[in-house]
Amino acid sequence: MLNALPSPAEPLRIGTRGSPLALAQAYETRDRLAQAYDLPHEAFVIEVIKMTGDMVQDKALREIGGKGLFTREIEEALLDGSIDIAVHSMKDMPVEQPAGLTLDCFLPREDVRDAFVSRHNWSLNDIPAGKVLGTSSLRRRAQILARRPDLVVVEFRGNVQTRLRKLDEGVADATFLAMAGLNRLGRADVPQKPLSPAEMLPAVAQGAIGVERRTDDRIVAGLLAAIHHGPTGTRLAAERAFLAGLDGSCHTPIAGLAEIQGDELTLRGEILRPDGSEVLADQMRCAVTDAAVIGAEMARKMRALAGEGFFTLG
Ligand SMILES: NCc1[nH]cc(CCC(=O)O)c1CC(=O)O
Repeated sequence: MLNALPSPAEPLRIGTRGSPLALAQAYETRDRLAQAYDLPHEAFVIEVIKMTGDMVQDKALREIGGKGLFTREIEEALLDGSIDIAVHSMKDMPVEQPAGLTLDCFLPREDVRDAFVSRHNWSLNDIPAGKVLGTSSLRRRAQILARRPDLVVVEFRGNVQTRLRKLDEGVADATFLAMAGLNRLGRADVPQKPLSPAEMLPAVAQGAIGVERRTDDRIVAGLLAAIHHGPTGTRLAAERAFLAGLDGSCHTPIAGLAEIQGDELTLRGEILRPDGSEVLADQMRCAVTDAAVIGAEMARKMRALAGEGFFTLG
């Protein structure tokens, strides 16, 4: 544990997964901390933590543990003191953290939208019937089937680079990628058609980076306060309360996005049948101070509207 500001002699250890996107997020966190405290890069070390989710490539994620799978090893490293902070894509984070860990530092959010990426730079509207769309996301699968039931959806695992390669190889004709991932990886070269939230509501917390720490680590808590972005935290509070209230099982496709206008927050939420045959959508407004309350409220409304069958049937 650090006893003071990090330094080259006693650097802050930043834990991350090893994918190019995860590394980009860790570097962004390091750079923001270095700038906030006027520290050299040598005052930080990036520790890459191998994860079960990265090693098992031949199964659908939900078969081997779903949400939480990418975070378990990294959180163990945090708890056993081998790293000081852990950098995460908030989209992949469970709504609750293990005892002893706190997640209350969020960097300014990137573009929240999904992009449609296809071989001939088709759009979602003009891609011909029968073409194959690759995705491993239940939400994207359900959303695309709701809108284009004439497309074929196949399982498509792997990091952003792998999925782009599979497109080139013709394993699929199209896929969805988060704009945030493309931007953080500097992949403006990829032909991409961003979809507005009205066209395709993104995943809860899409585009947001969170920094986790040990709850009792006062030094690190103080350090992180300087890079925390309040509005992102408020938006995530609404979206994650919505997810938590739905008991976000990884089998129910869920989308949610909160946006802030002045003192007001607007939350949009959506749940879908996995085959896209039914979509329930809602929108609510509240004061920014009630972000978490409105998320829970929307989840309650939607559960009542959907009935239990919605969550158990395919
Ligand atoms: N599930 C993988 C994942 N987790 C976060 C991102 C993108 C970055 C973000 O949303 O913050 C991605 C890739 C993708 O969905 O294209």
